[in-house]
Amino acid sequence: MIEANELTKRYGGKTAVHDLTFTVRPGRVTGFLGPNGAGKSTTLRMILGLHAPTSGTVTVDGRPFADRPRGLRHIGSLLDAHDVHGGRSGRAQLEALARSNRIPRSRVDEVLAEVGLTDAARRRIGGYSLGMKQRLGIASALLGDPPVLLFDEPLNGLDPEGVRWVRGLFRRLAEEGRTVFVSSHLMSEMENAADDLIVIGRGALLAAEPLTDFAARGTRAHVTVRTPQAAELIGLLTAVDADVTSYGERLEITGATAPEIARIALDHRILLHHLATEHASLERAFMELTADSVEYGAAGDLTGTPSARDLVGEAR
Ligand SMILES: Nc1ncnc2c1ncn2[C@@H]1O[C@H](COP(=O)(O)OP(=O)(O)OP(=O)(O)O)[C@@H](O)[C@H]1O
Repeated sequence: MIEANELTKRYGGKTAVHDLTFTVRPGRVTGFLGPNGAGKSTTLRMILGLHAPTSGTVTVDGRPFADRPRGLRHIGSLLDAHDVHGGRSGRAQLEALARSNRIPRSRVDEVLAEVGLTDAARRRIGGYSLGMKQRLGIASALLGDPPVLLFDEPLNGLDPEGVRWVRGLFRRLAEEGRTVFVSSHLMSEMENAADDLIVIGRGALLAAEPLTDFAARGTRAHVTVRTPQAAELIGLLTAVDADVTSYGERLEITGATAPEIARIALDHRILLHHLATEHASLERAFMELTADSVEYGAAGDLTGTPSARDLVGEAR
């Protein structure tokens, strides 16, 4: 379990993380989402005790991580896959980590096999692809068989097979009862991987909830209809207080369900070519929530929500 309480980090005049309070639970994969520069890496570094909070606290299983001896047995982490000695072999890198954390050497072979690097283990890391470096970083995180795992953008550089493998690994680690906290700036990466989401923008918390609840935010369902008798149907629908947006023969309707619309059309002998309920995507919900928090977005390419704007406003 990871518990952050009013966690804040300032670098000079810049507030990177502002008053974050959240809990990351064991037995679940928790996605840590936010646009570039939102403060994800800074938060992960504070969890690991690499950066001291300006104020607030963060604990891992009830204690600040920096207080724990032999850290790798308590938290495994992948922060930056490039942050390794390129002249060493993958095996030498893992063996050095195992030695300094008093982890049996036999564990090195186990994690190399787990991440599919057995055959490349004796090659220099400098010659590894980004995907192989990510796998090595994941092997380092698994080395101490820890109950808590942090991964910063672990899918970067992985091919589709690698992405599928990592998702399966996260699922298995969570099913084993571990706490799995995974950052990403892409909702699409979390969509089929996370149980819970923590979303931040410009350092401030925007959402902390199960993925299913987050998805429901985007579920401003509307019904799409295609009909050659659009004007007639619009009249009937507005008479029952539905809202209709017209795009010629295509209508987008809120305030009436698809069965209700079908009944009205049938009763008035209106021909429908298409009738479907549409849900906004998770990606859309994420973009709307974080629109005002994007540091380098093109002006006017996203729409903001008042709630996001209010929250972010506090962080400035
Ligand atoms: N050591 C530092 N000194 C000054 N500013 C920093 C430092 N580290 C991070 N920042 C700033 O803090 C903000 C948050 O950065 P952080 O790297 O935590 O975001 P992030 O969500 O991980 O972004 P990304 O997805 O781009 O890695 C950014 O505006 C960044 O420029």
